[in-house]
Amino acid sequence: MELGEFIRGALPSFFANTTMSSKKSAEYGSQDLPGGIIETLTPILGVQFNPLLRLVVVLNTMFGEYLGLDPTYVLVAYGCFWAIKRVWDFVYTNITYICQQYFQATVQVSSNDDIYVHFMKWLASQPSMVNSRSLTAETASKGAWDEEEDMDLVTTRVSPDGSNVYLNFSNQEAKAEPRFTPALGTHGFWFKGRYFTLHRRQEALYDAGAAYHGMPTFKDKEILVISCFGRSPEPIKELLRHVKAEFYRDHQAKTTVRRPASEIMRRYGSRHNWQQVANRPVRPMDTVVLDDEQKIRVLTDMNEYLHPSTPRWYANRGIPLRRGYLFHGPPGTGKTSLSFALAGVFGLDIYVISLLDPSLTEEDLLALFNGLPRRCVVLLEDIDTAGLKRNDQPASDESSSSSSSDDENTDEKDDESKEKKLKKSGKNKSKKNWKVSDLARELKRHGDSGEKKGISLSGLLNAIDGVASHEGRVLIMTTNKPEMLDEALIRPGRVDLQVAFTNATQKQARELFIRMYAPDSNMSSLLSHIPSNRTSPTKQSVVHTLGAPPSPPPTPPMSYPDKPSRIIDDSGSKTGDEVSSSSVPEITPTAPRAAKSNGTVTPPPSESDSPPSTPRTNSISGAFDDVEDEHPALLHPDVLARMADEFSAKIPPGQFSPAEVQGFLLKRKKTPRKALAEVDAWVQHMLAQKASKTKVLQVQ
Ligand SMILES: Nc1ncnc2c1ncn2[C@@H]1O[C@H](COP(=O)(O)OP(=O)(O)OP(=O)(O)O)[C@@H](O)[C@H]1O
Repeated sequence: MELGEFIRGALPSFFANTTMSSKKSAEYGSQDLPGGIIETLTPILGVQFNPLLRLVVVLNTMFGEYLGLDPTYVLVAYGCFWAIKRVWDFVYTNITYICQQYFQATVQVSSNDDIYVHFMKWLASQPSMVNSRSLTAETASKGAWDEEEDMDLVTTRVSPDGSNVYLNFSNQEAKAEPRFTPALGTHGFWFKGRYFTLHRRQEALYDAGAAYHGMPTFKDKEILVISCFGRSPEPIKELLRHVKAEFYRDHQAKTTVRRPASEIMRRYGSRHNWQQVANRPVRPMDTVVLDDEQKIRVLTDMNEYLHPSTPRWYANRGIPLRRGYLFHGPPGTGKTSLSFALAGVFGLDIYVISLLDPSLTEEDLLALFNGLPRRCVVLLEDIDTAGLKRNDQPASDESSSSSSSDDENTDEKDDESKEKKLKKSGKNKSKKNWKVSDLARELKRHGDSGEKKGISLSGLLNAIDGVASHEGRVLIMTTNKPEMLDEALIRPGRVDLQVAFTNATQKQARELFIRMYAPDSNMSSLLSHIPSNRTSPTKQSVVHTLGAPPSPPPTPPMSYPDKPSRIIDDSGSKTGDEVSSSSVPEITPTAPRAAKSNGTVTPPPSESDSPPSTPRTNSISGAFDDVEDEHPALLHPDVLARMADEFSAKIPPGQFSPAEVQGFLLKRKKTPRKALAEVDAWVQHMLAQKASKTKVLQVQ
């Protein structure tokens, strides 16, 4: 169909007259279309004398003949539409403005604020928003502790010999859904029966204070304008309260860990100073195996400090509102674990600062401390390694704290002695014979000298309790070598309570054993089943009143999918109680077994290595078959308690850190009898290895 016919068909009545007139015009010849606008204007415009206008007239006539109508009418119609639209835009803008001024409430949210993050997450979960026609897609990243929403994301692969099935996550990124949020512009949505509009806009701001390498820097800042009809902003406030509550709903059983953001991000200040690095499940306090007295002391002290009436009490007495703790002891004894458990008990976020971070200046440290929320735990780990020194002291540790001049002096001395040695050996090179490595060393020497950053002791003390320092936080410092710390750092007022951690006692070893093998649901009853581990009622009640967080949802007991299991008593005979099977597949690494068949690894014989009682299958459940007879979930509590006693008796007190004992058990996490059988050999090897100061483990 021709274009002209199409238009005539689409608008028959409108073009009826014009078609007629154009037919007439054809009769009159192409130069003078009667009634045509151009023709009417021809004498006025003086077309005869202007070649360009004549060309326009000719083209107009040609198109008119082709379309069968006068094109100037189309232009006039377009002009009318344009004018109407302008008028409409003007009216709409003014009506909107008047509505916004007098009939709408509005709240603005800046992207610098946490509410922005809360709101965007909420919007992304709203079906009406996700189905909007104008969206921004973002890659949604998941943390290690985020629930796996869809088991379909996890595929499995059969091992080459067909004996095992392994989980495979290679496709998970490809299968993960992007997150969709409303694009820049205006959107509408409903919340609790009320209509809201959201206007999302972006501004590029010149960031004068953040010139990077002399280059001017711009930063994008977004503004969300949330509006609703009515003169009260209450519905929007309610919406924002809801959004915030939703955001923190799944945070209740989690501890958020934050670290200083990158140097570039820190320049934007406020919430950009800190970045969330993890949101992990709360560590229950009872998973930290520590002397009960010590635990209760710290818990009670912190509870008192965090009480809402405490700030007034401190203010009335002119005491700065700060509390500091020093956790000291050998590596792997639970200092960090206790810090996390404390944060979990009180529902606080943890802010971890490493003083070894080379990009961290004293100003940064102050800004970081000032950017802390009202209540939180600040964790300064391994404070002894930070090389803190007084400004008037010579550096003790070259690697971490020596001044630039010290560096140069040392380097020069080194160079001199090297030169002497070279002269002696007759291998001294002339300057002309310098190699690239010499040049690199020189450059390093000069580069190091000028730009060495770092935190001095006074810088840290300023941040901790200087005039501008943040009040209300809980500071926890951990160290392996308390004797290396400056007295000023741990004086009362900076450190109010010291907690000593030691290598594992036999009681701790027993508790670690129980914790490793008790089914999750039975854990508390099993621990109280052992008389020597039972917490006294008074202590229990203290901890209870401290408001320990709800324990995370119980995970299903470890069981064998696809077939019922039975509890096994001490003698190994099965009782009649069946343990419900779980549909969630689990994998037990079976590499040692495969290796054993090759004759390469010969693990010590143990009663657990009984042959599989059921034929192997190409299913995930098949991977469990070889541990069926001693799966910890099936052990009777009395049996487990006796095994724990036996195990702890074999651990020499004070020789191994809880981390070492835990590491040993973890490698046998589903085979308690095997752990019991192998612990003697492990202890012997570990003692010998510690005596010889070797780092390479022969037995693990
Ligand atoms: N007292 C303990 N109770 C329970 N688990 C412990 C204990 N001590 C150590 N662990 C375990 O050992 C591992 C290391 O513990 P953690 O990081 O708390 O030790 P640390 O004292 O902070 O070590 P470092 O001084 O090297 O930082 C963790 O997996 C933790 O669960």
